[in-house]
Amino acid sequence: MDLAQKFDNAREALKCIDMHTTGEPTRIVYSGFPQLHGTLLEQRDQAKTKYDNVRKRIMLEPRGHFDMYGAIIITDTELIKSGEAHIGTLFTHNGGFSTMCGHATIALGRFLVDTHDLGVFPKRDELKVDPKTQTIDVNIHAPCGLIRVTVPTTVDGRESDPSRPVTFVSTPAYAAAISLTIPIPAEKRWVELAGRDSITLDISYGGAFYALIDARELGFDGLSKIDLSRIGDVVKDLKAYLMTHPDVVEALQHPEDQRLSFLYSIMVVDQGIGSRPPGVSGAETGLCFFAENSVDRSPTGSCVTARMALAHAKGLRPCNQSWAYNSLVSNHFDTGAFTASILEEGILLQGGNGVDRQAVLVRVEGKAYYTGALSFIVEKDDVTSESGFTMAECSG
Ligand SMILES: O=C(O)[C@H]1NCC[C@@H]1O
Repeated sequence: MDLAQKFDNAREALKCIDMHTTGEPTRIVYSGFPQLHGTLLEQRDQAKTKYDNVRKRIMLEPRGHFDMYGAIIITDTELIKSGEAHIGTLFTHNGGFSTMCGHATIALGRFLVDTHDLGVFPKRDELKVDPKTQTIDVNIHAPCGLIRVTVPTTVDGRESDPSRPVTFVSTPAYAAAISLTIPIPAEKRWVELAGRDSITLDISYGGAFYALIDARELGFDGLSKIDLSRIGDVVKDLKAYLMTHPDVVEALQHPEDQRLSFLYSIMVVDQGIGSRPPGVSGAETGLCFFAENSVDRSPTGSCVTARMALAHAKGLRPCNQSWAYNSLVSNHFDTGAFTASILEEGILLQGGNGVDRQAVLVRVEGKAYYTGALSFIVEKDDVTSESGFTMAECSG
C-alpha cells in the first residue's frame, strides 16, 4: 500500500489542511480530533482540560513548531442548531485555545467553500453563491460569537477565488481602556525605558483582548528595524506584569462571559510605517505577541478589529473609512496588508456584570493560500506522540 494512503487510513490519524495568511499558518483540523460536547465555550473547556495533549501534538514540535496556529472544525454547536452558523471552530496555538482569530477565519473561509465533503462540512450544500458579486457568505461560530465571512468564488461557486480577498465581520468590538498609565516597578524597568518609570497603553477588544502599545513607549525606535528577540523578551515580561495590574484586570472584564475575560496579546504598534494598498486613507504596522509569546506573521485580524474600535473611540476613525494594517511580513513583501472599515457604530453591549460597552462592527479583509495536506499519526514507542515539545522545555 502507498505510504501516504496508509497514514490517511490510520485509525487515530488527525487530518489537516495547512494554509497561510500573510505567512501566518493555519492548520485546519478537519478529522480525528476527539468528540466534544455542549455549547462551543463548553467544548473549548473540554478541549483544554481533556485533550490538551492532542493540541500539543499538532501545534508543537516535531509535527508543528512554536509559532504554529490551528483551527479545529466543529460541526455541532448551539449556533449551528439555531441556524445562525453553518459551522463552528476552535482556535488553537502554542499555549491553549483562543477565542478569536482573524487570519485563521480568512483561511477557513476559503477552505469551507472548497470543501464538498459533507462529512467534514455538513451544511456545505446550504451555501449560496451571490451571482452579482460572485461571493458566498459563510457564518462561522467562533468562541467569541458569530463571525460573518464572505468568500469570493468562481462563477459556479464551487471554488474560492484566491485572487480576491476574503472579508469577515466579527462580533462587536470596543475600546476597553484608553491611555492607561501603568507604573513600571524598578525591577522591571528594562534598559530601553531609559529611566522612565511608567508606560501608557490602550486595551481594546476584537473577539479577544489586546493591550496596544506604541513601540516608542517601550523604548524601541519604531518597528522598521527591530531586534525581534529583545522586544519579545520585553513584551513577555510586560505581559506577565500587566495581568496583575488592577486597572488592566478591570479593563479585561467582558460584558457577557468571564471565559472571554483575559489578556490574549500585546500588540506593539508603529503608526508611522506600513505598506498602503490603493484606496486606503492610512496605514500602520503592528507586531503581535500572543499566547506564549508566539509572533503573528499576519497583521492579526482580531486585533485589526480591536484597533479600528479603539481608533473610533478616540475620534480618529469614522465609519466607512478604509485603513491598512501591516505586519513585518506584509511590509517585507509589500503585499498582504489587511484592510478594514467600520460598518456600524453605537452598538450597546449590556453586561449582566454591570459592564456596559459602546461597540462597533468592523469589516476586515485579507488573503489566504493553501500550503499542503497532512495526516498525523501516532506510532507506538514514539514519546513525542503524546504531547509534542518545545525547545524551551528541553533546555531546562
Ligand atoms: O489574525 C488573528 O486574529 C490572529 N493571528 C494569530 C493571533 C490572532 O489570533
